[in-house]
Amino acid sequence: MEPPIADRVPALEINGLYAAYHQEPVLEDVSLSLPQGQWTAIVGPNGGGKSSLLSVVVGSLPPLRGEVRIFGRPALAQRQRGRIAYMAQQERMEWDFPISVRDTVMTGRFGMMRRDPLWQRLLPRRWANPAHRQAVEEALDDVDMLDMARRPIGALSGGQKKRVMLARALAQQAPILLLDEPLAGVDPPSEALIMASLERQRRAGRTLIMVTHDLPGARAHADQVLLINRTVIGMGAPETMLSDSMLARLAIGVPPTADEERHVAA
Ligand SMILES: Nc1ncnc2c1ncn2[C@@H]1O[C@H](COP(=O)(O)OP(=O)(O)OP(=O)(O)O)[C@@H](O)[C@H]1O
Repeated sequence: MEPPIADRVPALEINGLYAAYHQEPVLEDVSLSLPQGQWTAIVGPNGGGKSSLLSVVVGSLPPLRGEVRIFGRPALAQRQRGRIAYMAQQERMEWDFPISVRDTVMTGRFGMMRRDPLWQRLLPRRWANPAHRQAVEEALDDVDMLDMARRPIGALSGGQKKRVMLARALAQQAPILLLDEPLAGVDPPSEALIMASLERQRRAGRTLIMVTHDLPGARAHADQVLLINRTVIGMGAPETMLSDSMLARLAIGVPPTADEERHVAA
């Protein structure tokens, strides 16, 4: 049995985080706290470290210093419990790999399959734990991709690939969804399907943490915006964080002083 999560514990908490690639700093003294059940948009310039921040949270970029807690507990244990699902940027994927849409989404369940008893893992697929198959079918349905489930992933359009990658994250049924630019390069019909799906996730009580360059979308959907340019420039309501003065601060990478912050909030 999973221990219950207290309502007030932040979904994600980061304290004094530093990270680098080959001694080149990418994140410096990042501290933040994101509440449960809310939609946070992460906004920042190209190369500002947004994807790297998500990489630290999912464990693919080890921090130099600092602490990451998920629902109040160390990140590693929470990742192993499947508390975080991740949709990576499209450019990081290998699209020529010969795999169907359905099997791609099934890979989202592999972490959970490892937790099945050994005898269940050895069963032929049609007798294996039906929860995995059901989660995959529901996720495909959620992004309207059931009809294309047997197609090879490489044969899809950019927008359809994004929907499959979202379905793979949804199939994990994790309480936190990390999404790296889920709308980049997406056609309007796929964008509408993705946003409708994300709204359903929020209504279901999931925590959404989404890197985006789409400022109108962040204003319309996010509960709060986190501004990142190597460090945290600001965090708060979309109308405050996406004001001209905060965006100017974001561009130069310098957080406002306490006085300026009071002025922006007023
Ligand atoms: N695997 C890597 N190895 C070396 N340097 C990297 C690696 N990944 C990212 N970087 C560098 O780290 C910096 C931050 O990159 P990151 O992708 O985190 O920024 P970002 O804010 O997500 O940018 P974008 O909006 O362009 O996606 C950039 O200078 C980038 O070149």
